[in-house]
Amino acid sequence: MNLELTETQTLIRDTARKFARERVAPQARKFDKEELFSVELFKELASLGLMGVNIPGQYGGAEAGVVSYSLAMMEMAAACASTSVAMAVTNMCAELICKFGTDAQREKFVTKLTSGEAVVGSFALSESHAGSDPRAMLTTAVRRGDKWVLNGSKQWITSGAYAGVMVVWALTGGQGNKGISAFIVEGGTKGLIIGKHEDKMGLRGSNTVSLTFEDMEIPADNLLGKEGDGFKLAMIALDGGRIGIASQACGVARAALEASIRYAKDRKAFGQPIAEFQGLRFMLANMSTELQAAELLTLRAASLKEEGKPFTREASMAKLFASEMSNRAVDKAVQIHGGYGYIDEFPVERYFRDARVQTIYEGTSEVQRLVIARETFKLLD
Ligand SMILES: CC(C)(COP(=O)(O)OP(=O)(O)OC[C@H]1O[C@@H](n2cnc3c(N)ncnc32)[C@H](O)[C@@H]1OP(=O)(O)O)[C@@H](O)C(=O)NCCC(=O)NCCSC(=O)C1=CCCCC1
Repeated sequence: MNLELTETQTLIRDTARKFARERVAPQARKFDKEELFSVELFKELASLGLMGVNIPGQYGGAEAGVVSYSLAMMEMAAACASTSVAMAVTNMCAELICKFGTDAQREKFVTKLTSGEAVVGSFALSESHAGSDPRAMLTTAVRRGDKWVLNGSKQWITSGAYAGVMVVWALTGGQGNKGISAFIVEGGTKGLIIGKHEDKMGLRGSNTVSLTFEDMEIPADNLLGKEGDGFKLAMIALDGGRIGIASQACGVARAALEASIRYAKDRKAFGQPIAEFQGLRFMLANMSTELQAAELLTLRAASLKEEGKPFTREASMAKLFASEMSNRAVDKAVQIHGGYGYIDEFPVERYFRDARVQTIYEGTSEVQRLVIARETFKLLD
């Protein structure tokens, strides 16, 4: 892995950083407080190439690779984790359709995602009783003439109320991984019912809803990949998605560290800035060291993916370590801020709530350990 950034990677990181600091960060508190989703902001992100960082230019992407994507995610998450998760899912859906779609699907749907026409993308895999174990899903898709007819419900769907393009998984061949297929569904399709908006602990600027499909008809051409390949497609998408969430975790942890340093230099106790106390300096030293370890794991997984090498294990390692590190970092940030860390006057209270889901979504820490163990054992087979 090359530790020096290329010109393209530097450009994408700096573009994302500028936009995140100037346009996103000033609104992050409002997004959180008012549970606001800004359609306009996502269109602006698309205009900068950030909704398809690793997508070929032919389909409206920035064609800048996975490392650039990870760096852009870190910048966006440091400003607003809610914005970064919608950006992550859009990039994830665009990549999945780009990799497994037909030319016509790429032309139609990937371009909609990268251009902002779709506003954002959604990844509809989980169901109320099928989170860690997606094979247990119950949603069905039945072929009728030149249509697929979907029935069932999905839960915890990020950006579900706003997505112009979604990837939805359903059973086409009975229970189990070989019976699952993936479909492209457009927002506003008849029979698609947007359900309950979840009142979440964190990421409150991110829209999370349930989706119900009631005899929802989609064109037969909207099958993504081959019938029965859906489970594998989901696992492949999640391998890449986990690099996005690891990057998000690094971004939030960096924001928590920087806020803590600023506060510690300013706040005085016992006649001196609290930054002078060794107990506090040790906390900051640990946060800084762990953050760098997580960034390196994340960029290594991104770099392997970019080089077309196996990266399943490394993506899970990055997601596991970065999300747990991020939770330790935001916890320490609240501690360093004392009483001010527990109220919304300082942003660490929001970081604390936003980080919590990172060890849960896109595969819990326990699922990451299963994947890491499985892939590590394979190395010795
Ligand atoms: C790892 C896992 C816990 C267990 O897998 P099982 O044991 O059921 O599957 P197993 O027996 O290991 O395998 C089946 C087939 O599948 C292939 N394959 C597996 N991984 C991969 C892979 N990485 N690449 C390619 N193929 C893969 C495997 O080879 C096998 O194929 P075969 O039948 O032999 O032909 C898996 O279920 C998982 O991961 N859950 C977490 C879901 C989870 O993470 N949601 C998250 C929902 S989305 C979400 O949370 C979001 C949040 C924010 C926004 C976006 C979405």
